[in-house]
Amino acid sequence: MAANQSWTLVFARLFENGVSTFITGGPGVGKSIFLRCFTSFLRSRLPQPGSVVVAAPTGSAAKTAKGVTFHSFCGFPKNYKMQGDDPAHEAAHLLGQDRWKPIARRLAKVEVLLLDEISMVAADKLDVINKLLRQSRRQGSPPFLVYTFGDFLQLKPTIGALAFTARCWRPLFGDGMLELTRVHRQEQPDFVQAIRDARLGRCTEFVQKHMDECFVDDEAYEALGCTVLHLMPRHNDVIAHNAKCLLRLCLGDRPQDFVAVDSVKADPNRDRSLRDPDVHNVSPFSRDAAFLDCIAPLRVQHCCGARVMLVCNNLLAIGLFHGSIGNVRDYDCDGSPVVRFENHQVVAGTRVGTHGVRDAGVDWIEVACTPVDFEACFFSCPGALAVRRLTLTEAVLDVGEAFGAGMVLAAMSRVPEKRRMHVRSFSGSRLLADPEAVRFYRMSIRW
Ligand SMILES: Nc1ncnc2c1ncn2[C@@H]1O[C@H](COP(=O)(O)OP(=O)(O)OP(=O)(O)O)[C@@H](O)[C@H]1O
Repeated sequence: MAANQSWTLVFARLFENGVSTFITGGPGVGKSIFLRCFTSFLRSRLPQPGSVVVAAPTGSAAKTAKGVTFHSFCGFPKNYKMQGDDPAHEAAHLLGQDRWKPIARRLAKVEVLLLDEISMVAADKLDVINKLLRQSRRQGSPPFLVYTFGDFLQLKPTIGALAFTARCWRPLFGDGMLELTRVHRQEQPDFVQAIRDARLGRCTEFVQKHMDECFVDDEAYEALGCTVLHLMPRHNDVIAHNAKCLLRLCLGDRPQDFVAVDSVKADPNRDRSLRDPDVHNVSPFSRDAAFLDCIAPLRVQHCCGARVMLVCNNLLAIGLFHGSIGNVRDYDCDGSPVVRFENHQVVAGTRVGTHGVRDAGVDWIEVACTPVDFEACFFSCPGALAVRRLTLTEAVLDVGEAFGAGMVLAAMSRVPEKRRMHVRSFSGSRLLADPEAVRFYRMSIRW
């Protein structure tokens, strides 16, 4: 696409318009590719360091977009919640703190912010980001531009309202919206139509026919059960099936338990104007209480051959992040599992011996991890969150219990070919679209 002249013209027009724009479209229309190519174009026009920033709501989305999380870019601490309901006050309060001084300098340089996965950014956060950018600007600086990318009919933020309800949405974007309509991930016309209908929460004859054609009975499922990645909505079902697959992989022996050893360290984002905490004096009770809402499990089981998903961001320096999927190849003599990550773009400067790297090839890397850096992952995370933005070669859909808007759509749109999609369960009544998002698109695009 970068070599395609017509795209360069689209980018030039979009940029020269000088209007903040929302770039949208259903699954597989090329939003991520557009974002990547548009970023290169913008960086060629605005070469000053820090002037073009790509941000996303999650680590995996940020990695896919080759950007940073908006939390780290804006300096939001972990589990950040707004103190009041006025975003201007909130931004002024944050920027008034000592620790925000370097962050404000970084924000002041931004001429263009590209924000990916906007459907997962809560409206109040978008309002604060907008005010932080505005209030950090030096007098006389040209106004900044924001390009948001995403599809409000896919997954929503876990907490908070959809971003188009933000106070800043209309002032920023007005009618600035670009809809990509040609689906590239799938080519089969009936599959494309089924995804289009599913996006609107309609269980049409295309959707039902597609699901019926891809349905796998018990006999066919035997061969897929523990080999093909499953997409399913409920965490308990994910855990139960992972346990079943592990047991099978261990030939019926109980897989080994690995228990997390928790430790305490000072928050790198703490307020530096306060006295440094004494990390050696934190009681085990306070430490355990702090871990109560931690999503990483205390005890994990795995064995050689197990497919695992990283649940930490300790390995960002070598390009691995929360959500990276690999296979346990072996165990070191000290019990550290060596995990191989395929289709991995090796980060420049990666050296064998640093960050636990054991070996690497053109598109793979083997890393000795700590035993609890990951969890077994024969199945995806609930709500298909872990596979957002990915194209999967093959998947089993077990979505009969889907409960949220966009869940079935997120699962059924990942696989390019019908024959690679295997439906274990599906219920038309669970095919949900967010009514507010449907209304938003109806009014914006006049479908
Ligand atoms: N202009 C294009 N020409 C050919 N193939 C494309 C084009 N744009 C995207 N693709 C291919 O289509 C697939 C989906 O693209 P992409 O991930 O960018 O879509 P998306 O809109 O971000 O999807 P989703 O919302 O589901 O994450 C990828 O395999 C990509 O290589």
